[in-house]
Amino acid sequence: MLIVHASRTSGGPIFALLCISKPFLHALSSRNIWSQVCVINAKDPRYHRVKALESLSGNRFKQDYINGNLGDYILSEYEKVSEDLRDTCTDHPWLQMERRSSPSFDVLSEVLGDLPMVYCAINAILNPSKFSIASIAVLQQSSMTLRHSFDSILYDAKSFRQQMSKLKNLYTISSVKNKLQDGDSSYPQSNSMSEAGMAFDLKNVSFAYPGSKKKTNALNDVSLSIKPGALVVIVGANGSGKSTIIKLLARLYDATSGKILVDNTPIQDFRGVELRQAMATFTQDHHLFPLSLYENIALGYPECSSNMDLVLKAAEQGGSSEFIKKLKDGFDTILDPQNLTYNINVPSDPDHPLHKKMEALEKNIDISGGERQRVVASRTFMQLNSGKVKFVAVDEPSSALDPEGEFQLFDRLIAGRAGKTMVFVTHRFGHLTRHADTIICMKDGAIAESGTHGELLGMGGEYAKLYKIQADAFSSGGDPYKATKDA
Ligand SMILES: Nc1ncnc2c1ncn2[C@@H]1O[C@H](COP(=O)(O)OP(=O)(O)OP(=O)(O)O)[C@@H](O)[C@H]1O
Repeated sequence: MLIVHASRTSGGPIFALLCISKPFLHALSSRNIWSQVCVINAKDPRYHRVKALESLSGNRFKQDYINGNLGDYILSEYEKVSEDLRDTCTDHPWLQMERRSSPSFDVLSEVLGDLPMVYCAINAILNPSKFSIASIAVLQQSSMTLRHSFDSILYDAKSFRQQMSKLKNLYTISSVKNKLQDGDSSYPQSNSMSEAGMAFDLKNVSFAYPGSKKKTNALNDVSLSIKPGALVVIVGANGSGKSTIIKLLARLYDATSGKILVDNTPIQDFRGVELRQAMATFTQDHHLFPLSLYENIALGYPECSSNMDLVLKAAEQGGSSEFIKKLKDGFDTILDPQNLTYNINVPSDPDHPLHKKMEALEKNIDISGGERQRVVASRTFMQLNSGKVKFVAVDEPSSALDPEGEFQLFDRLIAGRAGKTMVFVTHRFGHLTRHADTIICMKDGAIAESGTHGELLGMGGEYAKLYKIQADAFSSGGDPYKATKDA
């Protein structure tokens, strides 16, 4: 309630000054509160989850998601959490603050709301004789009503915009189409040989990456046959085409020319979802999702994500269980949580309580590269434990593992070999190459040699050359730094 004592001469101008300065003071003070710190939903795990799933959905045709058929799971989880959040705004705090506290918007809103009062004040100055105290109450009432209507229109417009942006996200994400044509045969086929593992035949396969500006193909006229249940190791120099073979076997791409058969049927004839359910790929490119470590492992087999025993077993097999248990939040630990904070005008003093609050909110837990690889390995074991996998492709996943970790990983993978065809890509010649049924040695996008370890050594070609370089490094006479040391 505004109480005015107006004399005929001085009351008008004072009243006018009060009316005109009020909206500006109000706008300035509300702006100031907002300018201090803006931390929105940072503690709400649903906020983190919706943001994480939103970012994952956008990537659902990348290798990680395609391999484990994770796309549908991620999309359905995203829809669930979006529904749960309803109209809670999940935009970046910066956006929220911009929308909320545009000073010109605030001033406009206040001025429009007080317009009748300003009109009344001007009238009081120009025509003091016609100015009636009773009309103030009427005008004040109408000014408040006008301001409320104006505020509610703004609120509705803002909320409509938020809803539209959510709907847009949802529809854009679900309508992204897979570029690879899907077949209509189911996998495994009733008469297939898949009991022992997946069989592959590559016939004169050449491949160039889409949009690649290279003059040469990544693969040139490659023909090879992989029997069900075989242990195959692919070796070769950098860029020789090892990973490209794995990508074609997993149907991340289609060959540019030539044919790829799975169990004697063209790979394109199978339904992608069913085929990929039977394939586990474990590469150095795999990364962790911005979800809890538990969920990161469970995603190897989304249908059983609530089966804690299965997840703990996979963590043991992948070698991640020990370090995860030592973390403060254990399996609930989220790496890179989306704790979004935004501030302006926070005093520069690092001891200021607002600074400390921001730092605490932004603090993330991190794990080492080897530990990350162990979590990804655990996810692979979770998938292997589903009992549906018939083909395992392992592409140099152990670069950050210590020697013991690497040995255990390969040992456990090979221990679960029954009923699966396994293809390993490696630069290290160890017990893997010694025990392989077939070693394929790649050079410049083509198969240079293939055979067993003994056969290839006997040939004295590319494989023997690569093997000798590594073997010499361990024998006393072959110390590559010997010459330098002796000098
Ligand atoms: N996404 C891509 N786009 C274009 N060219 C690519 C792509 N990935 C690989 N290549 C090219 O294809 C060729 C074969 O690459 P590939 O990754 O299969 O080699 P690799 O033998 O696995 O190498 P490394 O031992 O370094 O992992 C290389 O010349 C590489 O530069």
